Amino acid sequence: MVKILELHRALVKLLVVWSLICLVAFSTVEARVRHYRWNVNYEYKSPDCFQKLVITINGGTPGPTILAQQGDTIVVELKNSLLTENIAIHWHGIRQIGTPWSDGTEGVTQCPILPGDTFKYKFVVDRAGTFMYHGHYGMQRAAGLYGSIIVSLPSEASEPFAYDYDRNIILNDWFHKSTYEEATGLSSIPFVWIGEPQSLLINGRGRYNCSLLANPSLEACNVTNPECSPHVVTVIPGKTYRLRIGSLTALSALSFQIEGHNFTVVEADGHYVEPFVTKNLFIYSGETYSILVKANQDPSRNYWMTTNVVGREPKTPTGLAILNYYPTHFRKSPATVQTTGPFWNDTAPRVAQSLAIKALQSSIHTPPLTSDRTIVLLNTQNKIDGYFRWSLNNVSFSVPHTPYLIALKEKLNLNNVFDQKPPPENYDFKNYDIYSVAKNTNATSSNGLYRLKFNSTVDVVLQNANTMTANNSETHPWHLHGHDFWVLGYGTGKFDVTKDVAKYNLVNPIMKNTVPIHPYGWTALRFQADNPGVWAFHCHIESHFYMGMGVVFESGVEKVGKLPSSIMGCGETKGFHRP
Ligand SMILES: O=C1O[C@H]([C@@H](O)CO)C(O)=C1O
Repeated sequence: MVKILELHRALVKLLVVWSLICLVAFSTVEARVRHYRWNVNYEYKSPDCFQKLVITINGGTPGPTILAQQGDTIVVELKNSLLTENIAIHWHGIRQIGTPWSDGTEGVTQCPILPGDTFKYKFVVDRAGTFMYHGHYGMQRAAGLYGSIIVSLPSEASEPFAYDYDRNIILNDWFHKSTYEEATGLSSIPFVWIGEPQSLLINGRGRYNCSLLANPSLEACNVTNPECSPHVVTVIPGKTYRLRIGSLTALSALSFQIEGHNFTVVEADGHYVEPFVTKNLFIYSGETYSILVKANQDPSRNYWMTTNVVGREPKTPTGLAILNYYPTHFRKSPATVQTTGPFWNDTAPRVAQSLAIKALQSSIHTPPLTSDRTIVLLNTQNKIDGYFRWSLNNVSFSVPHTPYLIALKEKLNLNNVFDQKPPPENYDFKNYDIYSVAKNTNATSSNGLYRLKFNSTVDVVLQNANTMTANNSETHPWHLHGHDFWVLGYGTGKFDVTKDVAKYNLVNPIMKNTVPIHPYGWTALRFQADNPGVWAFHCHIESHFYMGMGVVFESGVEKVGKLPSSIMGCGETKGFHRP
């Protein structure tokens, strides 16, 4: 009896200790600091069956998904284990309010992380939604350095739509050349273009036809390699799935479709969309969408999820993944032909989708009705000293060696850091013919900066034009760091301030962080310069930014808090000691 009592007492003690452990563990969740340790490396991988060197995080590409709740603090301790290469990682769509030094933009907000170094990114995910992260140094993103960030609502809040399960899908295009070969070609005379991708990846998996190789026996290319078996999303019949889809392509605009299923678009770049039903989702590099798909088709078979290149003449096979209906075997290939997307050169449905994306009625955040300043940016392809470049108002961007954020905040000698002449706010509207190859294709290069009055409202009109090839105008996805902007309008031809401003949507514009300009078209945005820092705004096509297609905005830098010394160490910041 005594023994039983002792045992009982011991059990009660154990229970109390266990409850205390649980309480401590629970309160750590409440503290909401999500700690990640990442090791970045080069490894041989075969994402599309062709083996090449890729950049991995903890052994994978895409890297680990960051799962968090609104308001959480994310800490990523990143060890650069690349032998001879620097790194910086950008948290795409996270505004970095109060932590502009964690934006991860090499040359703008930080010095690159040296090989062997460990760098700590620390920031708050202030808004729920679907976001991404990726390399922002040279062309590293295209080497495989990317992944997803999923931020859920606070526990007490609920989404304005119903679904049973959540899955994320990240789309990418894949090139067999190394990013060094690509970058060298882009900055050489004669110019060597990167060409079209060899394959399209869905969650890091694609399929290259190895027999297309000049010498298949000399290459490590194997279509039975499990690393390149298609990604599978298993669904339970009758359930509704929220697919969070992001694109981090280096070049391609994509369409995405699910054989036999229509779906409803409900979120774009972390903002609720007035729902609309479609069978093709067009997605540009840097964008994210949530779509709702109901598993309401014949459950005795599987269905293809497909992605195709649009906007450029496709030379890349369709990217494939499998929508697997439980309990059908997940490797059972769908018997039907793959769904093909719309014609690659049919711009109309893409413009129609852009126009269809409006803020959800119940969550409209209306923009200020007027702006304090309008910057018109003419997007052109040019030459500088015979090198191919892209320019805005004839000025091609070059990344400075000393990050602006440090130079401005610490009042370094700015003349040594970036060009002091501000870039132009407009182009020669009267005389420039956007439909022809420019008469004079020469541009100049600068790393001058647009300095925006803190808290002012800024309009940016992105104006597309003909490239240096006759009858050609490309699609460019533009991404703004540190802010979301309202998308006020899209149009075809030349933006005319006297007519087009009156047509702006000031009622229910969607807020986004990435938006396309369509061929020969314009896109108008408005944002509030209310986030102290220095922020890049650029074309999200990796090679286009590398070739100068970007600008930088500064606003309220004097309000930025104490910079961590870990972001310093390059250019003029070398040996800098705070007085
Ligand atoms: O920057 C680019 O260069 C090529 C082409 O214009 C010249 O080869 C292309 O398609 C781009 O987008």
